[in-house]
Amino acid sequence: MNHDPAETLEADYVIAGGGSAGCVAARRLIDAGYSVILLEAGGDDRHAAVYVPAGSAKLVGNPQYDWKYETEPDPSRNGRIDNWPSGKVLGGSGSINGMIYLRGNPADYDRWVQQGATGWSFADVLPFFLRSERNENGASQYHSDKGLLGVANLRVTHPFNRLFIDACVAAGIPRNDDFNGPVQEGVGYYQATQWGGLRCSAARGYLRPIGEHKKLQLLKRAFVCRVRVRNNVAEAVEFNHYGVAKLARARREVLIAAGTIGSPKILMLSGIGPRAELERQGIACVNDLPGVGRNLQEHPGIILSYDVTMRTMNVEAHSRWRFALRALQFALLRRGPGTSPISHVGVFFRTRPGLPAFDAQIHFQPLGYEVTADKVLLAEANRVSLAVNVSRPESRGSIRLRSPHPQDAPVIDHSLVGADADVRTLIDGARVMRNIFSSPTLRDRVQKEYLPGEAVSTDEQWEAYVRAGAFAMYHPVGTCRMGAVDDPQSVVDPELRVKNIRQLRVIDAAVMPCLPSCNTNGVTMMIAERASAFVVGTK
Ligand SMILES: Cc1cc2nc3c(=O)[nH]c(=O)nc-3n(C[C@H](O)[C@H](O)[C@H](O)COP(=O)(O)OP(=O)(O)OC[C@H]3O[C@@H](n4cnc5c(N)ncnc54)[C@H](O)[C@@H]3O)c2cc1C
Repeated sequence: MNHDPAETLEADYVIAGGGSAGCVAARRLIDAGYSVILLEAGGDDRHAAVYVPAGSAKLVGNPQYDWKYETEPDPSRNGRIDNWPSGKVLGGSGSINGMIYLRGNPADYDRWVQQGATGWSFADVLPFFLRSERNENGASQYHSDKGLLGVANLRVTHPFNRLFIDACVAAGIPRNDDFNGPVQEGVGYYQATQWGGLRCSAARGYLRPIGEHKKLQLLKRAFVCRVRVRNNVAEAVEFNHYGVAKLARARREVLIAAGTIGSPKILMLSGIGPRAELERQGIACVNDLPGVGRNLQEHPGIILSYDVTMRTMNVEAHSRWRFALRALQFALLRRGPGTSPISHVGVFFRTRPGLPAFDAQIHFQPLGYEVTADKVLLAEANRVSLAVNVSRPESRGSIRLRSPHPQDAPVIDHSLVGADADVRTLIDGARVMRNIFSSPTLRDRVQKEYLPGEAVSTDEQWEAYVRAGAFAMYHPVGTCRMGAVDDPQSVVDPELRVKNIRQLRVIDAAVMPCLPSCNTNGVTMMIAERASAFVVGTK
């Protein structure tokens, strides 16, 4: 397509996607003295729903902030079709996410190295976690207080949190006051990507402080269609801005940061991907890379919930005067339920004795839901909930093009619990939690198990519950995976350069070879910190 020269922009670097990774890279390249064009399909992030942590309930499923990707029917879950949320707003998924801050443990990064990500051991990546982190608990061997990503302790408490922690400890799970310290296993409070009681996304932490910088051309509502590649060099990005076709030329490099679903789609639309698939869509293949869109991974989870004898946060939210009091507390002190991230207490635990390492994670919340066929509402009853999820799932899926038209959403094909091992881990993990809820510390506080309910007890019944109710924890990764250049399934090399193409990198969650055993925002921002260092040559 020919573009009107009046609609052509130019900068040293063009970044496609202004999410967690894109905002980090834009700031770091500007700090290094380069000019940057940042293209984001979503709109502005400066809304209370984004920055008031409790507002996140209004973001997921809201097309103003969420791409609302729809999956194909999942054969491993009775043909279920899901909506996968993904941030469509400056700050990306980091502007709509649950704010839990984690980074995994050395074994996660050993697995990356084993899969060809040379130079990505924990010792290699820790400095980049530290470069990003501004932890309110101060600096140490494992933490920094000088970065741009605010990381803070919870400003909300609930007595059931403490009881749940005590019950886990009584069951033999070690107490852990810092999941991002020397050991990840155990039970304790999460820290949140917040600062001053407000969400700290990459947009707020990295871009807001530099305001309208002369080196930054930030275009919102700029929908990237493809990368223009000539003679194996990425020259420019074609995008649509309020209905006008425009071009952004990169003097040095194009960086793709459209996320695990968006980045492989942009590569394929640019002719980079599995040849047969591109040709089926009538797209000329400029670089046959079979791994593009493959290796999709997600953390599968199931919910357990219990009706309890103490007032829980969902019931408080239904009371008008209590709600008003809490709103005042938030307005005056930036404390209380208004600052609540999605979960308060985490557990990293072994679902069976004899396992060499923990294999499951818990997100515990002192509030509960009413789940109907088409809605999830805050329950009227006093209820607590926990999601059990597999830490290192074996199930794999893929992203493919639906059509050659950029505006069409991609095909997301994932058997979320396709691997028997993942089903086993969910069942065993749920049984461990059920035992904890019937232990002496908690049993007097619990009225009944609401989900799945006592009727579920045999292996077959648990498996049926998993297949009917398992959901994605919103941590998709792996669709442009990094690895050795001679590995036919790798898409980018360990410096995140797209194979066989010059001046083109992918720098977001899509490059992870496999899921770390944790939530993925902090890890993605570490990757973008590292990518920026590769780009400016300081490594
Ligand atoms: C609901 C939810 C809850 C989560 N909770 C947590 C949590 O508590 N803790 C945690 O660690 N992780 C969490 N995650 C995951 C975490 O937020 C993501 O792993 C991380 O944000 C991924 O960063 P990214 O840069 O790869 O993608 P994103 O942050 O999604 O950024 C991609 C950006 O590219 C833009 N884009 C896509 N396509 C185009 C296009 N064609 N043109 C222009 N722009 C485009 C998008 O609009 C978006 O802004 C959650 C995710 C979700 C969705």
